[in-house]
Amino acid sequence: MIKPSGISYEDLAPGNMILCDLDGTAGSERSPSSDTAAHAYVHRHMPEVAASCTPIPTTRWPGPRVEEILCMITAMADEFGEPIPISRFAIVGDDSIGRGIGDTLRGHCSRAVLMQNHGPFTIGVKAKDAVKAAVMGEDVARTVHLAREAGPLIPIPQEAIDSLLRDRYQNVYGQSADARR
Ligand SMILES: O=C(CO)[C@@H](O)[C@H](O)COP(=O)(O)O
Repeated sequence: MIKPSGISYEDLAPGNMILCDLDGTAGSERSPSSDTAAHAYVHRHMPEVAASCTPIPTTRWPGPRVEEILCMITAMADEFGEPIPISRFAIVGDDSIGRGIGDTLRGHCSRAVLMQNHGPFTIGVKAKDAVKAAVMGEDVARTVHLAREAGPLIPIPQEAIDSLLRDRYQNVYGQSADARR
């Protein structure tokens, strides 16, 4: 299920979503998002991903970034388990962005990737998970951006990040019935 192309965000509603198959072929005469082939690629090649999201980049998730977003607050360790990586530039409209997402995130903890000169894409075990990664990614990008203005950044050591993510966040935090990655 994906949004129609070119629709105003205030007009988005469950009734105007477009059902597509895993090749990105729409079951509707309306045109699905320009990112359909990219998302379809991700869902075909990363079966653990049940949802993917294209957040709207802000000044904090700058598209032309040349460096990953450091993991320097515990909330980021919980949510991403590592720095948010950068992927290569990929053209919009075919599966290039999907290939960039897959090549960068496959085998990684992070559910967010910054596509160079474009912006963030997030994945999740369900839609709420992908949207949460988008919201948290925006939040930590803002924090890192402001912290960088104040002075040198101090990343959390990876072994502490692993403990925060695996020992606590994925196995203890929340309710036992919560969906777990
Ligand atoms: O960021 C970009 C293009 O730069 C893409 O995410 C498109 O903006 C998707 O637009 P729709 O076709 O979904 O309206």
